[in-house]
Amino acid sequence: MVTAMIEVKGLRKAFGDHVVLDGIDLSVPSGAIFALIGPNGAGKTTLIHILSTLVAPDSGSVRVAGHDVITDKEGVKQSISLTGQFAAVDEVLTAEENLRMMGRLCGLTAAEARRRAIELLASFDLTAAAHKRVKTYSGGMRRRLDLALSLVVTRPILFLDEPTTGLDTQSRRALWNDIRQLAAKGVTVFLTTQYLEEADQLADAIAVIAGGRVVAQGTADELKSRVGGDVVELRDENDEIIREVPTGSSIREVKMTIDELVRAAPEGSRVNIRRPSMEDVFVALTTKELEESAI
Ligand SMILES: Nc1ncnc2c1ncn2[C@@H]1O[C@H](COP(=O)(O)OP(=O)(O)OP(=O)(O)O)[C@@H](O)[C@H]1O
Repeated sequence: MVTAMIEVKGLRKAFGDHVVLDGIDLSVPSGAIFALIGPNGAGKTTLIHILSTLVAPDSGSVRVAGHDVITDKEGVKQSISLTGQFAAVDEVLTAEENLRMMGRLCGLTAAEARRRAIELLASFDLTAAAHKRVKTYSGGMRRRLDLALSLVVTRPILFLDEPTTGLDTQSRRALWNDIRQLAAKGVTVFLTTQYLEEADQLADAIAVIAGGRVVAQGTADELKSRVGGDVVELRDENDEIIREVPTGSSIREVKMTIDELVRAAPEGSRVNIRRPSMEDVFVALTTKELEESAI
């Protein structure tokens, strides 16, 4: 039986007269990697803050690891880790000292805390800087230490709010591997991201929020199928994209689209037919929602 680790029904939250979440329904199964995407200001951070008890909902039911976020805050807090929030980095200490201190705060023995610190420093590529004070770190190094701190002990649910923002490609991929390994061990990972490729590559399920609501939810493939059809790309002789036109997947529809493009195509150009990307899905779903809410 698949149990929901996160269950949200009819969640509403407003700040003054600004309604941010307007009836959110979500269900995240145990051990899943779940990605929440949406335009800037759609309420992703607000939702993570509600799920982790930092902000109270106005109405609706929100259960995390079976605990209600209003009546059983302690139960929720015992079940979760949250990047960058509970993991307060001490600037005067070194990375290793920060990690060992967090380990001790989480109940590890001195030897366990030291061992875990060494492991995490290695997996976040901080070993060389382990004994330098954090105030001398670059932004990316701080970010990696933040993440390492949230992983000192393993809790059933890990919330990551834009975990890879500011990381270079190599560190981003290393972090994806860490996340996959945690999920394989049964940890439920709930993340927000502005990188659509990240959601596509990493998540078992994706929810798109826009206009205060979940406008689509499913696997990356399911969301791509919802947009339907294929995309015809017109490329110039240097392989740069000139136009991208969404179309159906039947031969007839693709031919009609190509016929249309042929009229305006410069000499030497060529076409490429591809499945929709997460970016196409995102634009299609969020544009429709924003247009409808403007009516
Ligand atoms: N404490 C607060 N008081 C008033 N307004 C707030 C508060 N927190 C968030 N908001 C507003 O709620 C809206 C949603 O903010 P939120 O940070 O949740 O969005 P987001 O989807 O995480 O955005 P981004 O992608 O830019 O990080 C924004 O308009 C923001 O200004």
